[in-house]
Amino acid sequence: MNDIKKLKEQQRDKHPGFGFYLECMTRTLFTGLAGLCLGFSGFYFAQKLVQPKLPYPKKYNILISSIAACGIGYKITSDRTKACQAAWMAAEDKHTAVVARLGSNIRRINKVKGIEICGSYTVISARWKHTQYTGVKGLRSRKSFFESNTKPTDGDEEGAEEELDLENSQYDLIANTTMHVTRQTQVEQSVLVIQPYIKWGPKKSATDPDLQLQEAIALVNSLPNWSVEESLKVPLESLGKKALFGSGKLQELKDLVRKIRSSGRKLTSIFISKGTLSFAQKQFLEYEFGLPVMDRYSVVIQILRLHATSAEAKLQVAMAEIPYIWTQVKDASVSTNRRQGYALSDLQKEILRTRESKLKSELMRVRSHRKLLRNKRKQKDYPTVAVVGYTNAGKTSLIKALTDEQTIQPRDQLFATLDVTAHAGVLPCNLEVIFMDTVGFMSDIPTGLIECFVATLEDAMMADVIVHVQDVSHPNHLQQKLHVEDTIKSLARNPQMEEAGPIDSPRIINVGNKVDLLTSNLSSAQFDDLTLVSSKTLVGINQLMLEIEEKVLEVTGRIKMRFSVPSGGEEMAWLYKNAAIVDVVGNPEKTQFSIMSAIITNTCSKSVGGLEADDVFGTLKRNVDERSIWTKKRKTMRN
Ligand SMILES: Nc1nc2c(ncn2[C@@H]2O[C@H](COP(=O)(O)OP(=O)(O)OP(=O)(O)O)[C@@H](O)[C@H]2O)c(=O)[nH]1
Ligand SMILES: [Mg+2]
Repeated sequence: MNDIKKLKEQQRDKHPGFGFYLECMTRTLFTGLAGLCLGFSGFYFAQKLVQPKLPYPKKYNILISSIAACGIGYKITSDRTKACQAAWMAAEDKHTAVVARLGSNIRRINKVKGIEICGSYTVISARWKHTQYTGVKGLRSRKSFFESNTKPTDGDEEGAEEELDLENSQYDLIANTTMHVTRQTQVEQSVLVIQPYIKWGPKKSATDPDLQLQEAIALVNSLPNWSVEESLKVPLESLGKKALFGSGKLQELKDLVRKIRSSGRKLTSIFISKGTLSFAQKQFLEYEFGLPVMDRYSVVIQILRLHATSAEAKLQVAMAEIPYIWTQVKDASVSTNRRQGYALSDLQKEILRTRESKLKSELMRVRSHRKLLRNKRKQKDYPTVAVVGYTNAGKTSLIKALTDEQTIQPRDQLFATLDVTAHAGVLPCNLEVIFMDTVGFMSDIPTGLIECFVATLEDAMMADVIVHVQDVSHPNHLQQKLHVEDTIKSLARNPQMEEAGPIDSPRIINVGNKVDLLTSNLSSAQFDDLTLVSSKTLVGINQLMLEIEEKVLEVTGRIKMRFSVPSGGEEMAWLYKNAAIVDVVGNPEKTQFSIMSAIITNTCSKSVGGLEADDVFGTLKRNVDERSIWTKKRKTMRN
């Protein structure tokens, strides 16, 4: 057993699919054996039942059952073995042996999804057929600043170091067919956006349907070459109906589609802005409209694919796709109508399983790599400040304002940032801190999607201080705020986040961004619990800096102290090395001495206080001019 484990470990890098192949073959062996036993007993008892009608005597029953059972066992084992081998080869990414077997599926899917349904559909399907996205090939190994001895460099990315290749055309075919997504963003899409909403009852959303529709339109507009041809909201009594819409509403929508087309406008797909549509809903609606139907999950995946540039982000997006595909496949397998060809063959399922296990182990590796970096960072004792918030709230812009880092380029797009990136900053007391930019949250996105970002979000959740940025100029500001708070809470409950500890208010600073866009008649009293800033005009940034400083010192147990030390002496050198120096002035009473104000950790301060006086500390103790705990600055210092 141990030897097999060792062998898997040895082969993991060279042959990523090997471990999976062994598991697959074990399953095959047991399935074959089960087929043999069931086949034998089935045939045996079947013969017993119809014995009088059989043309041969009873003594041949065992022989015939054995032959039939062997045949069944052989067929199952050989089919599954081939599937395991093909899946392994697919995982190796260089083999194409599976293509021949997949061919029939490819043809079947394209036939059903394209030619049989309608003209414009065919064009899209044909393009999908040729889609191949580039995956993560060419990932460069980057040395993080946390590993180097130098001080933090700006905007360095904390990425996995291993070369990883996610290219797999067989997988692409499955994903593109199930999710209607493609890497070929040059393909133009004219979309009809439909925002369903519940009119009344407990399931009614707290967000105004007009705002929901606006967000859906913004999602489509986040994609290059995608445009909204027409948009509308549709009131419903429930979102769970198989057809989603009632017959009257459906007819209205079909008429609208027909009208758009007959007026010569192009329509290539329909986006129904609901978290996920069930397979049955999608299948039914695609048939009725004769157009591909997408839900929020698949549109968001499309955006994430486009915006994922680092290897980690690509890995996480790749992982986020899998649960969606499985749900659709599961739905499809219980559906009585397989007309549209979502049901996957055994081989395709194996490909999916192989990819899933490969991604899981890669993400595990990313997590342990990040843990290593975190520990190194802890050793260096840089306090960390994570900036979280709803997508497009201005997280990246705020970090730019706080760090004055000119290379940061905020973009007016949803999910522009997908990586947790670290940026060096300096607090007013000269203490160096690390600001972490994070992926934004959005409502009505299945939690499964966000959970795939746990590997990197973990870093943010473990930060010393969490800055929650809110776009106060947004009409849906309150709901966005609540959504982010709920997401943070649910992330904190995730067993993978155990290390992060409670994410409670003492660690959180609530910031209201984009005040420059507030109309003057809006009373700022409604934002009483927020520190108001504009990352664009820099209003309020100094005040926020002071608040961050106060919180960082409080949470990390640092204090500000003043020392009178010999100018140029070893005590001065020690302080420079071990503390953040706020300022140094000459001591007016002792000409050879300087007064140094420094931020030091609580443990260090105890040493300085004489509890563990060694040579340096002893000298320092004698020279302590004044020991003052950092006095809290007033919140009223808003500018
Ligand atoms: N007027 C104004 N615009 C702002 C302010 N802060 C950010 N923006 C704009 O808002 C848009 C989004 O800003 P980002 O900083 O990219 O937002 P984000 O939260 O990082 O967005 P994601 O990474 O996509 O989740 C950009 O066009 C910014 O220029 C502000 O204080 N005032
Ligand atoms: Mg951003």
